[in-house]
Amino acid sequence: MLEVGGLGVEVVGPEPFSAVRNVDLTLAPGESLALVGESGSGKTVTASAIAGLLPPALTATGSIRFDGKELIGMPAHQRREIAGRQIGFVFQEPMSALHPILTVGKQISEALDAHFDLSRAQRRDRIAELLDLVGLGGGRDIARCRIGQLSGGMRQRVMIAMAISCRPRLLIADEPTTALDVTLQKQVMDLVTGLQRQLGLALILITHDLAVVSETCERVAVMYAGEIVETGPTRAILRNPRHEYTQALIEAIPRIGDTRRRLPTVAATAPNLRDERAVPADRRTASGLVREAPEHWVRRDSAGSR
Ligand SMILES: Nc1ncnc2c1ncn2[C@@H]1O[C@H](COP(=O)(O)OP(=O)(O)OP(=O)(O)O)[C@@H](O)[C@H]1O
Repeated sequence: MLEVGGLGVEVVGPEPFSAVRNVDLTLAPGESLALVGESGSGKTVTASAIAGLLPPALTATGSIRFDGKELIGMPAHQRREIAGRQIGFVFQEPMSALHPILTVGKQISEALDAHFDLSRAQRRDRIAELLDLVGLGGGRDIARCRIGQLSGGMRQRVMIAMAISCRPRLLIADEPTTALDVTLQKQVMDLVTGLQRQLGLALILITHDLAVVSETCERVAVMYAGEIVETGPTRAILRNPRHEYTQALIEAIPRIGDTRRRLPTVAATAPNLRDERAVPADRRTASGLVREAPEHWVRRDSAGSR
C-alpha cells in the first residue's frame, strides 16, 4: 500500500540542510510499523512527508507511492484527495492541532465535508458514530464542546476521531501520548491499537518508547540523524539489535525490581545535520555516530565510569 523509496527532505533557507536522507519504507494494508529514534532524528519530518503535511520550508525528494500512485510532485488538490482522505494523522499536541473556538462537532464536520457530500442528518450520525468509536459517546454531548472544555485524554480522543473521520486506510500517530500523564497513555495507546484492528488500518506509530513498540507494532524502523539505521520485525530487532543506538535504547527500558541499575548513556552524539562536513570521518563510528571518546564505542554509567 505504501512504498517510500530514497526519500529525502531538504530544509531550504539561509542554511539549507538535509533533515532526512535515503529513507526506504514499505507498509502493507493492516500492517503496523514503529518509527523510533531520538529527538531530532527525523521521525516527524518523514511522517509529515508521507502525509503531505510538510511546512513550506521543507521539500521532499525521492518517491512516496500510495496504492501505486506517486505522491511527490502530484498536484496539491489531487494529493489532498488521496493523502487527506486515505491517511489520518494524530498529532502530538491536540491543543495546538485542534481549533480553540470551533466546537468538536464543527471541526469533525469540516474534515468530513472536505471529502464527502453528506446531508445534515448523515453528518450528525457520523459524528456520533465517531465519538462512540473513540469512547466519547453517551453522557455529555462532546460534539457541542470546545476543546478547552475537555481533559487532555478527551482531547486526544477527539484528535483520533478526526484522524479516522474520512475512513483512512493508514493512520499515522506521532507520539500520540506525549502530552498525557502515564495512566492515560495506556488508555490512548489501547484505543489506537483497538481501532487499528477494528477498522483494519495500517499504522505508523512514532514513539521513543520501545516497551510500547514491543506490544504494538509488527515491524520497527530505527532512525538516527535523518536516516533509517536499522529495520525489521520488532521481535528480531529487540532480540538482536545491531546499531549502537538501538542497543542503548533497549538497555534504557526500565525493568520492574531493577532499582540499582544505572541507565546507560551513549558516549557519542548524533552528527549535527546542519554542519555535517565539519565532523571528520575518523571521528565517526561505522554507523555514523560522532565519537566523543577515542575508543570505538564506550558505555558509561551516570557516574562516568566505564
Ligand atoms: N519547520 C522546520 N524548519 C526547519 N527545520 C526543521 C523543521 N521541522 C523539522 N526540522 C528539522 O528537521 C530535523 C528532524 O526533525 P523531526 O521533528 O523530524 O525530529 P523527530 O525525530 O520527530 O524529533 P522529536 O522526537 O523531538 O519529535 C531536525 O533537525 C529539525 O530541527
